[in-house]
Amino acid sequence: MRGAIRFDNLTLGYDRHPAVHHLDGRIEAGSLTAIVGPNGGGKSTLLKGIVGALKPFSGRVDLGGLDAREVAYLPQAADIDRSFPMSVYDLVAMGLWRSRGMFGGIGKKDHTHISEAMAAVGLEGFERRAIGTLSGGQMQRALFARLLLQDAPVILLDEPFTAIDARTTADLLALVARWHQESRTVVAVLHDLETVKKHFPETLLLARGAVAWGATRDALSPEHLLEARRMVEAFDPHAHYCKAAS
Ligand SMILES: Nc1ncnc2c1ncn2[C@@H]1O[C@H](COP(=O)(O)OP(=O)(O)OP(=O)(O)O)[C@@H](O)[C@H]1O
Repeated sequence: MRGAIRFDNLTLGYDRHPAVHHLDGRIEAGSLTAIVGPNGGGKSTLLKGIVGALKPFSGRVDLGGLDAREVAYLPQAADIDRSFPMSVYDLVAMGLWRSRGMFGGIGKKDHTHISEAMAAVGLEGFERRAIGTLSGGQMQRALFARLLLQDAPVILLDEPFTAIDARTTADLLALVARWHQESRTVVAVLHDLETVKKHFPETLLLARGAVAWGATRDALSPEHLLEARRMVEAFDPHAHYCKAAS
């Protein structure tokens, strides 16, 4: 089904050191899934594998025929260069890139859509501001406006609410809920388990491998959380490529 993501024996990593190990499973189309787990557990790595920014050491990610460009991806705030001289309007307008092409003109209808997206995230009046002058929360709002315009069937968010205040988090969670109602597949890396329990029906608990995956209340049982911590602590980051049997 359009929007499903399947992992077949997927191993991802860097410089021959695996960060995600032999992952099998499927994120259902239209589902709302949190990825949680200890630091270094491979959560960001998995998102990079889904968007194709990292090629698997082995196994594969199956997007069911979906083009990687149809996957919208919000990296961690730390990975976004805000020193680039660009207005908030232009940042948001980049969301049209997939439908308009790199040098496609922006028509009257597009201007309306851009204004609507900025209004949806509460950024009216910020159009001409340079992105470097935005607060962390305002920048995250602008990036969500860009995601709105991307209109993608699959949306991946890497720690979207880290260092974001309660009001902004609530506003952005409302957009996540809207995407879910629109039957898009939404996957978010999160650390706040209360947010996960309240807003995300499915959870993948990842500690290099899947510790648990399914209904959130089951996946986040105390036993599973303890097991996740143990798995990461026991891992030798200097081990040779994949000691585990394939
Ligand atoms: N560019 C890189 N080069 C080498 N190793 C990397 C790189 N990026 C991540 N790693 C390593 O891969 C492992 C998994 O990192 P990853 O960022 O996926 O974890 P995470 O679960 O997202 O962690 P956190 O919760 O701290 O953000 C870590 O051991 C990390 O040091």
